Amino acid sequence: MAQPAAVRGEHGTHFLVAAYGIQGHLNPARALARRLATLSVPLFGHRRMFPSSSPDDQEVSDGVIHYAPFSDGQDDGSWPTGSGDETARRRRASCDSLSAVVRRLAAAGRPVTCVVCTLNMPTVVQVARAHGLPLAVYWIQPATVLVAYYHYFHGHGDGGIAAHAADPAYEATLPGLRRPMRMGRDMPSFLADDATGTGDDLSQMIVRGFREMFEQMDDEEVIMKPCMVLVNTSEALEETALEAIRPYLGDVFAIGAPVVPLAGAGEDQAIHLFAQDEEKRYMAWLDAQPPKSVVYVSWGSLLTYSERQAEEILRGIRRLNLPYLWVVRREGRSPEVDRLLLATAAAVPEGMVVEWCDQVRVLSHPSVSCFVTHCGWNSTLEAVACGVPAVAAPSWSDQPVNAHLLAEEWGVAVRAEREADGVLTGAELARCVELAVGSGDMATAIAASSRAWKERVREAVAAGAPSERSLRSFVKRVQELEFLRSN
Ligand SMILES: O=c1ccn([C@@H]2O[C@H](COP(=O)(O)OP(=O)(O)O[C@H]3O[C@H](CO)[C@@H](O)[C@H](O)[C@H]3O)[C@@H](O)[C@H]2O)c(=O)[nH]1
Repeated sequence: MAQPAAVRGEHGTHFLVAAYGIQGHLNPARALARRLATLSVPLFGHRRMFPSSSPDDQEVSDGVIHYAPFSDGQDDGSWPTGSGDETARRRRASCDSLSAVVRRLAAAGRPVTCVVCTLNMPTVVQVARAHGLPLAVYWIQPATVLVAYYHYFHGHGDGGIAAHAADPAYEATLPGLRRPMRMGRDMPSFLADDATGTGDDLSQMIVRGFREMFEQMDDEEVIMKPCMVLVNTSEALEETALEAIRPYLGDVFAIGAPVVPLAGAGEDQAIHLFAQDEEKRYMAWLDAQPPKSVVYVSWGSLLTYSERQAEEILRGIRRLNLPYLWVVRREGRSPEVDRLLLATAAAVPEGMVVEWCDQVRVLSHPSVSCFVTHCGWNSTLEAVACGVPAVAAPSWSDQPVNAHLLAEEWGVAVRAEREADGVLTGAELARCVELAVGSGDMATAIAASSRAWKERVREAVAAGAPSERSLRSFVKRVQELEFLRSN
């Protein structure tokens, strides 16, 4: 399959893509930067990507992407949930450091002409403004989530969904949602957290970040109009939501499909922030399993497993009696979970636990039958692009929406219900895997939908397909803005 070519700016257009340094943000940002230009992530992420560039924190180039790190004032990577003074200090440090990157690139003969930033990076917005540069927000979650946040903060409809966000049974109907979505089950978890004031520090910090981002997007003094929004989705996947948000936001470019990394596409798309288990070991193990037999379990780069949750997953796996590959990161793993896994290696030997793997390669392997996922948006896109039926077990943030898309919109997953304390029980896990890939009618329907969506997503990544055209339109739009500014 022909791969989309790079669409870097011509005539001196140079994009600086700034992203938060965690895996779920880095993957889509890096895939975009491959096609555009320089990637700037906070130092803690840069150091994990390029340990050998420390301690000097040098800029790095891999021949395709130029990596120019900046300090966001929190170089240990801890979440910035501190006090007002602390936030102000971090912001100043972050603005100064990123401004220095912009000046350095100019001095090196590569002046930045447009800044792109992922979610909740208000200081990047300020830097773009200070340098008189146009800015595009790179929305790395689905368009449906963009619709939900936009109308939450702008008060759509009867009293606004904000008025109902505290009611888990409320069915939200918004422009672009093809069917009502239940507030407690299908909408971003931060809306209810915000409305009820029950969110923890991290959740509150993230909601504040979203609110500020939408305020910045509304404010001509902060972001030059038109405000451009790139969405990591494709028209094929979310046409209705994209259509419905355009009247509110203006220039919305659905560029997602080309940035879904596809194994075997001949491009090294992934940089892993976690030490991978020896790839040969788990790939050889997968090679030895029967076709479409392995249950792959992964909850992304942020969630950790409590001891009870780990026990329940093992209980479910035992009940299924299928080979399994389970990612349990070393970071954040408690000694109790460690002990449990050691004991399991003996008790349930037909599986493998890894600390981290190349997920796209795993999902592309013919022995994998089912993906038990937390529904991070990258994992969601990867499941669909690889045609692997899923068990959708969302936890927080955008994940309930992504689960709704997987199960109800695209019909490629079974939605798992967690208990009130957030635990996915073994019985529920096993029930859902059986429904998703067993011998019943539902599994047959899910298999057919998975094949069909895989085809659609692959068509969307082909050279000249709508997503690539959309990325080219974005570049053209930036060039028009440059032309207008310079004349
Ligand atoms: O062993 C592993 C496990 C994961 N991954 C990759 O890590 C990424 C994980 O991203 P995602 O699935 O989006 O999950 P999170 O890391 O949890 O991402 C955060 O960021 C996403 C983008 O904003 C949100 O959709 C999620 O809810 C949020 O938790 C994916 O590309 C996976 O392929 C691996 O390569 N190997």
